[in-house]
Amino acid sequence: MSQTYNHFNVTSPAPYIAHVEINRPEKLNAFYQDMWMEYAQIFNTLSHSPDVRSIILSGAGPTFTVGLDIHKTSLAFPGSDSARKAWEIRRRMAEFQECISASEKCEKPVICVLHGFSMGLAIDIACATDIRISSADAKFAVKEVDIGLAADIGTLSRLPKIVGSLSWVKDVTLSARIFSAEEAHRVGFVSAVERDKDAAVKKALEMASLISAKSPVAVQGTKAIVNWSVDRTVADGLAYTRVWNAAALQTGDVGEAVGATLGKREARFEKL
Ligand SMILES: CC/C=C\C=C\CC(=O)SCCNC(=O)CCNC(=O)[C@H](O)C(C)(C)COP(=O)(O)OP(=O)(O)OC[C@H]1O[C@@H](n2cnc3c(N)ncnc32)[C@H](O)[C@@H]1OP(=O)(O)O
Repeated sequence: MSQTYNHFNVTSPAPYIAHVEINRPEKLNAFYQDMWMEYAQIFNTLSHSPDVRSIILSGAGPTFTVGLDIHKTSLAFPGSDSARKAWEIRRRMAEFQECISASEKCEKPVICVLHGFSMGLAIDIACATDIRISSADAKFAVKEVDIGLAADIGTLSRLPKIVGSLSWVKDVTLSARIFSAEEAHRVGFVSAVERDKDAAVKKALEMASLISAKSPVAVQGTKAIVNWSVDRTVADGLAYTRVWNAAALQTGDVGEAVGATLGKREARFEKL
């Protein structure tokens, strides 16, 4: 896991855990195109690494990310007529959405630590992770309307499913108002609030350790089934789960997990 990236630090703080840190603190980790391309590359690589069972995502410095780099991102697109311009914009937006979706598509659970400012694209990114933990000082804003955009890289599609309240989602997306960690916790956007960034990273590490100690067949299957089921009916979800388990239940991990529980010992699972 010693690969070098231009705008990210990727380390392994403990066995089977990867820590991805957005590393552009002098610009409050603002994202431009090279960064979202690199972001996707990292999650695609970690997705298939047998040495990784859970992933932590955070930002270098005090801020998670202030979102889109509003200095370096141009919204002028090439094309000799409106149709060609529109085609190009659609293609680039698809690529951008695909890059940020890489953490959702990643086979391993991703725990996002939100600290300092999380604005605009930060919320898109956080929504495409599996578990969100925040520091008490965190400030959130779905900032797009403030820069004239409804352009969406995931928040408008995922946030309603995460928090379940359309009224609250419209409140924060239409106003772009800043909301606190306490509010984010109350509505269910984050599942825990810790004293500060260090405590939030520590909590994420504890969670990642818990997950990494479990059967990777069970953990990766659980993420895949929950993500598949969230957009479908219960009947479809049940059907998918039994087909998935027709393969997964044949794993030796079940015997190892049950044996470890009965023998009051730590389970050991093969790499996946
Ligand atoms: C195609 C569309 C797809 C996706 C769209 C996504 C939309 C979004 O992400 S909307 C959100 C965009 N972000 C912002 O609007 C935040 C703007 N920043 C601020 O309001 C402030 O920086 C602050 C967050 C309130 C923090 O203020 P402060 O603590 O005083 O720090 P600064 O001195 O302002 O910033 C330090 C340093 O960072 C640079 N910077 C901050 N934000 C951005 C940014 N969004 N893009 C690029 N650079 C940013 C700022 O310029 C400073 O750099 P210097 O070199 O020191 O000037």
